Amino acid sequence: MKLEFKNITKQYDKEIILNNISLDINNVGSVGIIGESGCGKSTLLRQLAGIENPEVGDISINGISPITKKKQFQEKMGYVFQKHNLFPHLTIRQNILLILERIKKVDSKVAKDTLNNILEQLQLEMVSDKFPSQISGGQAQRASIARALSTNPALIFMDEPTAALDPILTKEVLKSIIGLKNSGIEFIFVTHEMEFLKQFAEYVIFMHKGNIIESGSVDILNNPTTDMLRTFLDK
Ligand SMILES: Nc1ncnc2c1ncn2[C@@H]1O[C@H](COP(=O)(O)OP(=O)(O)OP(=O)(O)O)[C@@H](O)[C@H]1O
Repeated sequence: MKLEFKNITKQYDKEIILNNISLDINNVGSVGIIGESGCGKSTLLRQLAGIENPEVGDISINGISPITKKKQFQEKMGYVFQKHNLFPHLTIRQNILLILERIKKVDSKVAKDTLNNILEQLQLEMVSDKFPSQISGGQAQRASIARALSTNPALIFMDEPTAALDPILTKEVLKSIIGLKNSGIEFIFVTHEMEFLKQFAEYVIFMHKGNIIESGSVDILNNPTTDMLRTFLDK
């Protein structure tokens, strides 16, 4: 992907959360954002994903701005967050079909074929007629990933998709995500799972108190150049 952002500043209640940060990278695969709790990772992800706008700054991902071309931008992206955001009154199948038929306006035969492929890819066939409250947290999170896939995105934004899961379900979800990456989708994601980060990211952004302290290929995890990143990794 090509990811550029310049002078992003974001405040909440007059507190500066992102402090004039910039980056310009090209031809990197998936990008992982790491740092202490509260350093601004999710806030950065929300600005990059077009969910919020920064007070100051420009952003462009693969040549499109999430600020000035929001609709066009979001149509091409997928989103997976800490807690699943499935509609509770719809089955898993209906949750995905809704996106395919109503939002993407795919005809119903194509929608059903696409749906079946996605359910198979994420091993959700067995629970497809259940409601979100009737399935496990890991299955619900996989269903959110399935829903994100239904827009056929080249890029998925992901904010700690396993934060609410136990270790076994975490493994299950991470395995599914790795499968997607192998099929060519790229990710910009926030994680606390260092092993997953090492396996999954090609590029790492390390943040501290609203600043980018260090960024580069995953090798920076083996050879940090700042004490801050070294200390963070030693924890
Ligand atoms: N909508 C909001 N309104 C006010 N303050 C917010 C809002 N969202 C985040 N913050 C504050 O911004 C700071 C950064 O939050 P953010 O969620 O980006 O951190 P994070 O690095 O993702 O943390 P974590 O790893 O714990 O998820 C925190 O102090 C948080 O309380």
